[in-house]
Amino acid sequence: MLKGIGKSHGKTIIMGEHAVVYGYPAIAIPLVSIPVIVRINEINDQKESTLSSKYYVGKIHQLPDSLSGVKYLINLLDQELNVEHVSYAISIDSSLPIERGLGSSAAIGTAITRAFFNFFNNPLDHDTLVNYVNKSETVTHGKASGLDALTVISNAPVQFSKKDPVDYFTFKTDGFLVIADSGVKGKTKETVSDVKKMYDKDPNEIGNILKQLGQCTKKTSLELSGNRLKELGQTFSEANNLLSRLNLAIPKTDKLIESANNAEALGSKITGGGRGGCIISLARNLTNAEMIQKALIKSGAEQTWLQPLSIYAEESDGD
Ligand SMILES: C[C@@](O)(CCO)CC(=O)[O-]
Repeated sequence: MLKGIGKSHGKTIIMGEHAVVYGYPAIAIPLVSIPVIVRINEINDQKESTLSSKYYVGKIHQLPDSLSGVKYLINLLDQELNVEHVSYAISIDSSLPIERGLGSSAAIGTAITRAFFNFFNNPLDHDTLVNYVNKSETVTHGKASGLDALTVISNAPVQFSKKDPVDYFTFKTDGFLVIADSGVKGKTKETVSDVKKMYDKDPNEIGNILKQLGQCTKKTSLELSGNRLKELGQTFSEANNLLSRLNLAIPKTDKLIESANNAEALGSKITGGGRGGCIISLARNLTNAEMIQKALIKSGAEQTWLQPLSIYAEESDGD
């Protein structure tokens, strides 16, 4: 009986979301502490292939529209790899909340692709993997920049722009990120499309905001390399103001940001698609991070995570 396994993890965009869609740079870090594991087991070939996950249990051909990217990806991988038409049961084990800007769809796509190649005993190179994940991301989110796919595949922070080669870079800082889930689903497809509408209506004003977000990424890169956390916190706040001007804030994320900043965060911002989803706060050290975490929970965060900024020291692109 064939068996396959594939793993991945979440991501958080530190700087440059939305601007990255317009060619500006963005920086994202992998959330290796929030894993996604996909297992595939061969089943009796008289039976239809199935999928079980937190959000759906049943036949693959009946997967709901909310999982259209997953359905598309499984069908594509099946067509290309399953020459002997074996039946299988796929199980998805993920601690990542969906539609919260933490890369859940890209992480699930990555783990599924890896599990299929493992199941059929085929080698999988990095570019092929990225290609599959981006195809399923396009079905889920519309035209994506590709940043999410690259970060959930990587073990190192990623600096990405459509124009330049991907930069997997490392830095040494004492800082921590506190990530808080607002509990409100963010719809990346919708927010990306709304920003586009705003841009088409007023290319000067919106183009200028996107440009400033790109400049925030450049500053972030230097501040991370120089361990200049106080300045980095200010850049977080500056980016949050710019993202709010793109209509990506909601009262709940504003409330979380305010309570984190009152608990001595160096700065806080929306992360990912926005209008719901998660916020990130920059903390000086672990003690400060724990203080911020408590304040966020008190203000109604559905879930929180702590992440040292420099955990991925020497590793690079891990496929
Ligand atoms: C909003 C966005 O910049 C990040 C979504 O996680 C969209 C993208 O990069 O495709």
